[in-house]
Amino acid sequence: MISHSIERKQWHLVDFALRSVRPLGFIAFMLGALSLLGYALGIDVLYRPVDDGPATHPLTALTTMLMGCGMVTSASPLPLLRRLSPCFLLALVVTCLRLFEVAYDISLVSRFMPFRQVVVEELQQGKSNSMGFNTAAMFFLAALSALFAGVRWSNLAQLFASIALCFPLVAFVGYIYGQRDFYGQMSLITATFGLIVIIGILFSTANYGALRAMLSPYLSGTIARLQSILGTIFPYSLGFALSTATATLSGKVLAVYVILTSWFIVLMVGVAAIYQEQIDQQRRRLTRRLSDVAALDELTDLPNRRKFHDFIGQKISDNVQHWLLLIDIDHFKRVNDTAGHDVGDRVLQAVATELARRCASDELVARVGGEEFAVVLPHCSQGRAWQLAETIRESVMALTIPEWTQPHGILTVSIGLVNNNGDLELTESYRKADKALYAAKRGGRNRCCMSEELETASQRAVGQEVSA
Ligand SMILES: Nc1nc2c(ncn2[C@@H]2O[C@H](COP(=O)(O)OP(=O)(O)OP(=O)(O)O)[C@@H](O)[C@H]2O)c(=O)[nH]1
Repeated sequence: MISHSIERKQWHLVDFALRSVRPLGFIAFMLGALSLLGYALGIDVLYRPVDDGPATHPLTALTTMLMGCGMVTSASPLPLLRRLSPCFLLALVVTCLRLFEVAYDISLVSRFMPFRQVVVEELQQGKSNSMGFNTAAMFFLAALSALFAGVRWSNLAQLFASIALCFPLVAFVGYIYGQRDFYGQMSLITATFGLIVIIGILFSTANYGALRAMLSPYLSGTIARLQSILGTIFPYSLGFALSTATATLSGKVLAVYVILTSWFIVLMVGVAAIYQEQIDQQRRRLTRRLSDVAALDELTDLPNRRKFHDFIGQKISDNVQHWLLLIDIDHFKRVNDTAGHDVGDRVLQAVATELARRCASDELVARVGGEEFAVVLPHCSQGRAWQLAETIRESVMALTIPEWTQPHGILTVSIGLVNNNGDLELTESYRKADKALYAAKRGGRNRCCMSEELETASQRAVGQEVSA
């Protein structure tokens, strides 16, 4: 039997985010490889975008490739690969060792890095080329976040990814406001690598927590997205305008203000979005429930007359061929009069259950009157409609209803059938089915009658009159 809940929205943005994880991983892997190729072929611009600016260190390029590889395999069908991706683990170890190196000025992982000679020469020439604290910390947090995402600790994964996101954003702000302290030894390429990797990891948790709330197709999601975009653009552009308009405010103060404001706004939006989505979810559930209740008949739990009108009206407006069966319990008044209204109710429920059992998922059974039911059969042949009507008639006769059939004998129904190729209005189609039902009653009840047969018979009668 057809379901009758209101339409659910598709979570397109969540699907899109989840589908983007592997392509983003692939891009990160290829860009990391391209940087290393720059070292191999001596093409500086592939790892040092600005001539006298910082370079992307070979370890950074390697870590980006590891993270990219991890993102590509994170959708692997093998659970172990998915949960504890060896690439993320390796990236975590590399960045952890690098943090120790930076903190204690010792050489651990750098000894094994590729293109060591190129880096040493560049450092001797006074150029900047290092995996600094900010880069190592960014990838360390990103790898940790990816591992949390793998074991479905999504809130923690999102928290760590959002902290990691600060590093490339701070670097970008530094490049925009010309604040070297803000990007330090992080090159524009490294900041871009970080951004791609962190967004990819965040996307892998799109089905959970704050991100799911922010990507929701409902109003709460739209508001959260709008707030995040405006909350980022506004402080950035205001800070930029102020820094160019006035010389009294130091660029550093402005940049700190911009970063803190936009980060705080996005954080607040994320938390608010979680609660909004929860409330919205509850509201949607209640609305669906209300809509279901409004379309159901209280006694039999079948769709009611209103739902029947909506359903068949839709078929007619879509020009869908269908059969309409009107089913009426014979001498039902006698049930009420003899055994009482309660037994009458139970008889109605038993017949309703039997009808629902006989119909497929794309067909509709509804209670359209006191002891009258309707069945709508879309895309149905005459043979199948007739066969179903006969099956219903026989199965009602076979029903055992303790308070009625045992003391008083079998229950029967009469059925009127009409075909509608989608060209008959509902009132006309209903009138014809009702006429066929009336003919079945008149013919002795416990039988089916097809509207088309009635029309052929009446045409035959008119023909005989005319020839007489
Ligand atoms: N128990 C019960 N009876 C109902 C309900 N709705 C309508 N009825 C009864 O259904 C009966 C319908 O009787 P009629 O329209 O005379 O038809 P009938 O006795 O089935 O006779 P035919 O249709 O000619 O075979 C009336 O007695 C109504 O009171 C309901 O929800 N519960």
